[in-house]
Amino acid sequence: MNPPAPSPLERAIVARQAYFEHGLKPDDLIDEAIFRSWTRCTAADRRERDPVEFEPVGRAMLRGLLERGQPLLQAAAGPLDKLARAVSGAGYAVLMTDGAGYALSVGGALNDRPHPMRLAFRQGVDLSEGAIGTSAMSCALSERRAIRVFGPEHFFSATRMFHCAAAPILAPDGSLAGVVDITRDSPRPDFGALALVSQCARAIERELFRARPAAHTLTLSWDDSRPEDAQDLLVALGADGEILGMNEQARRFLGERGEGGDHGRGAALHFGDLFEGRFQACMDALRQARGPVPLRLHSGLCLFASAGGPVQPALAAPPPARPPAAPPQTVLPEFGDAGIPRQLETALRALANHLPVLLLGETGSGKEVAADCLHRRSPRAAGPLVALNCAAIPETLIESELFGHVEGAYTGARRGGMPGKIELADGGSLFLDEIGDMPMALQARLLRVLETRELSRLGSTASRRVDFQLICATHRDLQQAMGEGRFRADLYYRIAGFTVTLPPLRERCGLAALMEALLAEVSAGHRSLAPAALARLLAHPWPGNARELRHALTYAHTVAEPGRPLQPDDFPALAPPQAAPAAASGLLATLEEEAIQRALKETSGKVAAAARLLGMSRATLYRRLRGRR
Ligand SMILES: Nc1ncnc2c1ncn2[C@@H]1O[C@H](COP(=O)(O)OP(=O)(O)OP(=O)(O)O)[C@@H](O)[C@H]1O
Repeated sequence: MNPPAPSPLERAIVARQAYFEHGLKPDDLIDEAIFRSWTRCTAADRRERDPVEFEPVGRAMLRGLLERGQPLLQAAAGPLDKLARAVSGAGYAVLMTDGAGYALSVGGALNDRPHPMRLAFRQGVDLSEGAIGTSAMSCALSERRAIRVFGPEHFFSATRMFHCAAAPILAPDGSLAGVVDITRDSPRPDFGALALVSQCARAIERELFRARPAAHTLTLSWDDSRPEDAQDLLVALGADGEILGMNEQARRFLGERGEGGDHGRGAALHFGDLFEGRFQACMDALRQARGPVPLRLHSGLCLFASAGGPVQPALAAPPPARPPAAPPQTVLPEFGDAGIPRQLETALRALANHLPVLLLGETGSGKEVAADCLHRRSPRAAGPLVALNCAAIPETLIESELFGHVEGAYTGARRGGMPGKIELADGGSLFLDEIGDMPMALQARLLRVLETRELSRLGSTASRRVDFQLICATHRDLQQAMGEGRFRADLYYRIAGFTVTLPPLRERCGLAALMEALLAEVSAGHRSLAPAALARLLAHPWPGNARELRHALTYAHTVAEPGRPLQPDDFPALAPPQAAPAAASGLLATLEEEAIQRALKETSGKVAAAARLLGMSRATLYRRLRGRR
């Protein structure tokens, strides 16, 4: 008798041994997509034992992500709810990311899950391959198809407890809108998991399709008795028969002919380009008929069309959807220094006059908060705020993140290509945080975009116009960087139309007001500061600035008994002023440099592994290494 076939889990374990221990390609043992992802992770200098950080983006960026993701979140609400009900009993958590891999929505069986799952399943966590390595989410993003990834198939040991299935969600224009995923920590058989996430993704796509502006939506089927069949060929038409969009199934079914419409790949398609007969005659027939009406393609195939939405009497298509307006922000937050709001008001006038704004200030001084305020009060508030932290991603990835790429641009490029941050900021604001850490080669490319307002994705010569307002920030001394040849002077003048300097907390003259305002925020207005505690806080030098202050207040509010004013003892971490130097300097800097050298040597120059040894994040180590040049 033949031995029983190995389970997917057993195959994954053998595949992992073949690749990670012997460097072999594990043919037929795992999905090719997983192997491709492993290869990309290895090429990016990642190691299976590297730590994985499930860090959510900052509040300002999260707000931007949610605002931009609003149409997707609306379309997905119903289907995700149903999916959660179907899979929670089997221990699955449910997640939806946007097209870049940031978690937008989480649900399902989460409360009783172990710690790493609760950390990973939070809004704003970056779940792309660059952040967490191989996973069903990241493979669905890069391959644009549904996929399952079992524990040992994950690249990093730290994510091997996850067993997940994910499917891409495609927008009506064929672009990647997001990914829906279910994950659990039990390796039990997962029959049906892939089918369920795929069906949920299709349902979300249908909702997205319905929400898009169109005068008519046609559902096409080969079966006249079941027009709403699972095939789901959907075509959106304008009032005069112009084809405004198709879902992925229709695009595949209609082949090359379906590549047109609003995809910008050619002239707009018309009803008559695909179907025989007159458009108005078809609409009249649909209005009069009780059921589906036959529709013949030029290829001779006959399908049945029914109205996927109301067939309206020749309505003009509504104007294209704009991103939802960000809530207007009329009052600036408290900064603890009257000079800051004054500078921000002038910066707003600069932005309104198309001048870029540069925010300077130490780490944690509130540059991102200021960028968010500027965007939300600027004339571009209705557009997106797109942020890129130039210090937090490896040099090799910044170019693609910023400019985007087309399919096949490089090994590991995403199928279908990917828009860069500049393109995503079209109509809104681009926030380049830590611009002082941008590599020189990219500074030249960025300068060109700022001068021409045109950009081409990596691997493409086609250029497109982009229209955004620019806000940059850095904690570095750009004058010094220019003097040392690390920052281009011509770029500096392009980004510093108006400069806002956020003083460190120790130099702000209304610090008590900031402390009260922040405490009111973290405690939802339920706490006050005893005078002695305020005195203790005012005496502290706050080397970590507002970030440190927020942490201290949050900690104190959490540990103190509810209701009573906070006392000095509630702030045990506040060291006496002289014990907290503002930055590593002198002997400290030398010791740190030696530790970095040693860690890099021990790990043969592997930055991620060295960062782990040093107990700092990769972003911090990259920042330190760049700072040495
Ligand atoms: N005026 C403020 N009101 C409320 N919170 C603030 C304020 N300024 C800063 N914070 C808080 O302090 C933290 C750090 O702020 P932010 O990220 O804007 O600083 P940053 O200067 O951009 O830091 P980095 O240089 O490290 O990126 C955040 O949690 C932010 O919410």
